[in-house]
Amino acid sequence: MLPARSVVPGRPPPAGRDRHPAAVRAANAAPVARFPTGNVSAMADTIVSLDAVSVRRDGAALLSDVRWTVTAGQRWVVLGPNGAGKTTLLLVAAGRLFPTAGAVDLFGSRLGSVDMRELRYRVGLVSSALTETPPPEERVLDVVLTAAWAVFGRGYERYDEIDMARAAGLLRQFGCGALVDRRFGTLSEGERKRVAIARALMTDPELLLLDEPAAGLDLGAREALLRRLTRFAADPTAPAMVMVSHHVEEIPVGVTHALLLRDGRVVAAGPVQETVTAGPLSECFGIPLDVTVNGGRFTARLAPRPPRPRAAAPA
Ligand SMILES: Nc1ncnc2c1ncn2[C@@H]1O[C@H](COP(=O)(O)OP(=O)(O)OP(=O)(O)O)[C@@H](O)[C@H]1O
Repeated sequence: MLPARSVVPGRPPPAGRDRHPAAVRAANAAPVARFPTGNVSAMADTIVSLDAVSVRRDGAALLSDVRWTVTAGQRWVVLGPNGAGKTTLLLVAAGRLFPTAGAVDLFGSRLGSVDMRELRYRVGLVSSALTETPPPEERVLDVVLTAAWAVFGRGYERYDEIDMARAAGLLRQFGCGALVDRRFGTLSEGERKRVAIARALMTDPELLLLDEPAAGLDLGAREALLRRLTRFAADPTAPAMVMVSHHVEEIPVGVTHALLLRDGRVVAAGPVQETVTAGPLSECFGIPLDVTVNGGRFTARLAPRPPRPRAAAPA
């Protein structure tokens, strides 16, 4: 259903695209900087829940018996080596991939029993696994703005001043305020990642999923991104967040929980300070690791070998 206020008479939206009420809710909110997620009393609500979820493809087990719940206000990091199933897990949580076995509840609705197009608008997903990417010639402001209609490329959709303000505000929040008129294709990798996050937030999602947001960034760009994500994590009105990473160094301060995956199975899950520790992390990556925490940031390195026992002196 199209809200009347977003329709330009005689100019229908692109075929098959409706503007979701989430976008209207965003548009009606105070212009940006904060991310209203509705009733504060709903903060304990379950956002996404996986019960005994398995995913098999071509005989391979991508996920096996995963049990995991994300509630409003939580900020999760999903860690694991290459091929552990992190992206698969994120796509399941986004309602874009159906499990082979088990049950997934997203915003209280069981996957498979509801129209997923409705629920997907309530999830902001940034992943290179998505095939659609912004056209290189698209203006940065429009890359964010067009998320309100779930399209790439400005067409006949109508946008209100408040939509523009929200898009510009999100770009400012992620340090891209000076880039609004640039062509997307001219941005650096770090700038693109931050613009992609701003776009994912345009529809005021209740769940933000970031797949390796810091991958490929140089040290400065990584730290700039982590600073933004730290602020985001500290905002009590921001949506629940799940980010995937290979590196504990990429965990922003403010992440509350961690899930460690290996070979599609959960090695450990729980509060980040209890989970990102030497034991579970070593099991997850299959090597002995030492973990240190400094100012809320994590570092992992290969544990030094224990000293060899001395040979007994000859009698
Ligand atoms: N259709 C398929 N058939 C067989 N195996 C598959 C198929 N699709 C994916 N896989 C395998 O599933 C595993 C999990 O993939 P996934 O992309 O979820 O891992 P990941 O943890 O995100 O990896 P990375 O960190 O390298 O991005 C990988 O080993 C991948 O090769």
